[in-house]
Amino acid sequence: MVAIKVSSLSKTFQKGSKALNSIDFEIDEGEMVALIGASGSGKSTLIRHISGLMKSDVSGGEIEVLSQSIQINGKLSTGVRKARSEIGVVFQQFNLVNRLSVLTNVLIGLLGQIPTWRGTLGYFTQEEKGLAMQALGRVGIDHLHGQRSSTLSGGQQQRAAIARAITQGAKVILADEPISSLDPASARKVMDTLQDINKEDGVTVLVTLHQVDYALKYCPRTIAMREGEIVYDGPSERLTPQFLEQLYGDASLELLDSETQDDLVVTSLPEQAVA
Ligand SMILES: Nc1ncnc2c1ncn2[C@@H]1O[C@H](COP(=O)(O)OP(=O)(O)OP(=O)(O)O)[C@@H](O)[C@H]1O
Repeated sequence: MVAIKVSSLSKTFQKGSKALNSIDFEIDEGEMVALIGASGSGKSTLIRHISGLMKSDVSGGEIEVLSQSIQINGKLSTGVRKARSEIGVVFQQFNLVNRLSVLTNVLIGLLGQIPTWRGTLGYFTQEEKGLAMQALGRVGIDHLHGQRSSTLSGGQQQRAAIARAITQGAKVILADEPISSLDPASARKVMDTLQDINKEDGVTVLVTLHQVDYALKYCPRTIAMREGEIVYDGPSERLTPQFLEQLYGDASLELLDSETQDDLVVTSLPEQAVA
């Protein structure tokens, strides 16, 4: 079954800049796909459209998630609330309500499924709390359940956001630059967690990444964007530094980690220049 279907999606912001230009792709259930591109290429805009947080141009195409319509030609579909209940979104930051405990933040994943009065009063059953604790255990931070969210490190906050998506029962996770402000060790933990949920539970993951090395390590498929268009959609392993240079020119350096950049500079210098 197709998990995410994007057809002829276009978005023009007010000053006339086209952030998305007739984007088409499909992602099957159970895939883990990287979305890469230099800054400003349209990755976040695309994620916001798929999650129904932003509307496309009028006659700007169509998006379906798990065969449920999210939006058509700039109008959110009537079933978008139900469709959203199956989509977990993890942002780069501002994922959690700082003044609430980690456990309560994770329980927020249930808000779409319980009566409004219970959500408003913050009344959750023991069974629901058990589910949330299990999810926190899954991402390795159950010992932090009672802490205020503001006290967590960046990587722990991302893992709490993933636990919220697990508790929500999300079948699709959209993660928008979940590791871009993290040190390498924390970034690996977050990516390991996403990979675990993808492999063990079959959850479809679309993750935007700034650097291609994480795409190579974790995602069999990469969609690469440039100036609002898809310039590559295929196996991540084909994204060698040389191929990235063909796709992006000088901007490709932004997508490579510093070690790979150094290698490239050395190998591309004339012999006599490498004294
Ligand atoms: N709310 C907005 N109003 C006007 N222009 C916007 C808005 N949001 C994004 N844009 C523009 O749309 C284009 C795509 O932006 P977007 O944030 O999607 O890129 P990105 O690939 O996610 O970049 P980054 O990696 O830096 O987050 C950019 O030119 C940006 O300036």
